[in-house]
Amino acid sequence: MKLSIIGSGYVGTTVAACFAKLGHSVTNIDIDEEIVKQINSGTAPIHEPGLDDLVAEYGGNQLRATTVYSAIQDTDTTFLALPTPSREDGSIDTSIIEAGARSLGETLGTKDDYHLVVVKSTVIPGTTEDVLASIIEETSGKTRGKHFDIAMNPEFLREGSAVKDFLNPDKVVFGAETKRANEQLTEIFDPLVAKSNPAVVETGIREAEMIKYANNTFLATKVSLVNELGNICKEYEVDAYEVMNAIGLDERIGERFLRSGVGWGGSCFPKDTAALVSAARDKGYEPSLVEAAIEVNDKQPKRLLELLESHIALPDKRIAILGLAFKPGTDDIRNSRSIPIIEGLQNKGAQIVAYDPVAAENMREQFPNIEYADTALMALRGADGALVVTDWDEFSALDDEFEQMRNPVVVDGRRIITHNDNITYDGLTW
Ligand SMILES: NC(=O)C1=CN([C@@H]2O[C@H](COP(=O)(O)OP(=O)(O)OC[C@H]3O[C@@H](n4cnc5c(N)ncnc54)[C@H](O)[C@@H]3O)[C@@H](O)[C@H]2O)C=CC1
Ligand SMILES: O=C(O)[C@H]1O[C@H](OP(=O)(O)OP(=O)(O)OC[C@H]2O[C@@H](n3ccc(=O)[nH]c3=O)[C@H](O)[C@@H]2O)[C@H](O)[C@@H](O)[C@@H]1O
Repeated sequence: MKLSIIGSGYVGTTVAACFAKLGHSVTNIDIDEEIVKQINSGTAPIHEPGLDDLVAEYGGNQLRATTVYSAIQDTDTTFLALPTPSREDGSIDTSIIEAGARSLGETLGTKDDYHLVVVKSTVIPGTTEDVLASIIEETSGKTRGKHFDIAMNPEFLREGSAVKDFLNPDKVVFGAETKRANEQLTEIFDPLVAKSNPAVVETGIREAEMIKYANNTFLATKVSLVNELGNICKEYEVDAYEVMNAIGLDERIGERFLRSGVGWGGSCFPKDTAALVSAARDKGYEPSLVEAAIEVNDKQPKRLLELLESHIALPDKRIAILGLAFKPGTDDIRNSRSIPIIEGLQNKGAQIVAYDPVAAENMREQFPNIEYADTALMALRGADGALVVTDWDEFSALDDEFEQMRNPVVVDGRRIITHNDNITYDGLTW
């Protein structure tokens, strides 16, 4: 089928490249000319394992990119994969996706045949129908349910494994209000369903919107609970990882997402939990458990710094930060736990030398004045303390390198460092 995808970021590019691999003809629409150029020349605009290969294979042919919205007219379905960030008060900011819907509506106004619009972005229940569909009707002059349909298809991929996740999902969710929309979505996803056999959830638009928030909030709260349990374990000198491995054997709990540490970051858990809290309060409901999950998460970086301070006084000390990305496998630093850690160290007067295998350039834009090392060893050499913030595999292989520190104090926020008699090791979990 002929698909267009508005927004060519982490989701839009991944989904587009995977749909191209699945046999569809795909056009990415993005306002960023650099991204468009990269895709057309066969280069992925973001770091994501496997994405480079797909864009190299399909970019410029079955996968094209453009800044021109009218390219949508030559497609049957448009996915909206635009950002839905947080406002200052945590509530969802729909201005970017509203702008995208407006441009989409304007171009659909002169399209002759039926079109399906699919919201891929994460949006609070009611946004697709009450906000986006209305904008498209107004700007196109067309009637929803007749000339076009709107559907909601939340995305569950994780950064760092986005291609693999998209091509092998546990479930796909179709939130649709007409048979035609549901059938078209089914046809688009047919090659994926045939290949990886996920559960197919056919539901209403509001339910689809809420499934996404429930999914993310459940996982974020699970990690916060694990962090709280890990903190209590540490007080009692109990090995939290042994405890979690054991409780994970209970199928009702499940073995995944039980890694305690410095907390969750990224572009979605923080913003989606905040948006859900705000949306619940709008309706007069106080979501105290979700608020507590956020509070526990906010405290973990502070706990890491306190641990470091229990070993050394920070003013003027050279502190190595290992890991800047919010998780391994990505160059994304949005809401990374490394950000409050950098700020906390700066406030205490420490000198920072940071290393990350792929995210340093992104962090440099936000913190141009800290030192960036080219390797973990270079960051550690001469340092008075080290903090492990991201669980990159290469950090768990570090050993003698710590001995190059001036004062080998290592505080592990991810429980990945192998203990070594020559270093003073401490960690968030015992
Ligand atoms: N990042 C992730 O892992 C996941 C994100 N989501 C959701 O997907 C949505 C998109 O997120 P990301 O891909 O992370 O965003 P992103 O920030 O990586 O990419 C958004 C892209 O949209 C482009 N853009 C902005 N305004 C535009 C406009 N008017 N027209 C065309 N392009 C425009 C930007 O240039 C950028 O390339 C969000 O709602 C997010 O919550 C859902 C699942 C996973
Ligand atoms: O909506 C989204 O954007 C996505 O958000 C998360 O994916 P992502 O943020 O890319 O990465 P995760 O693997 O979920 O990790 C999120 C954060 O939790 C932390 N985490 C995760 C698991 C764990 O056991 N412990 C832990 O601290 C990670 O370090 C990371 O900072 C969800 O897992 C995806 O299903 C969802 O599509």
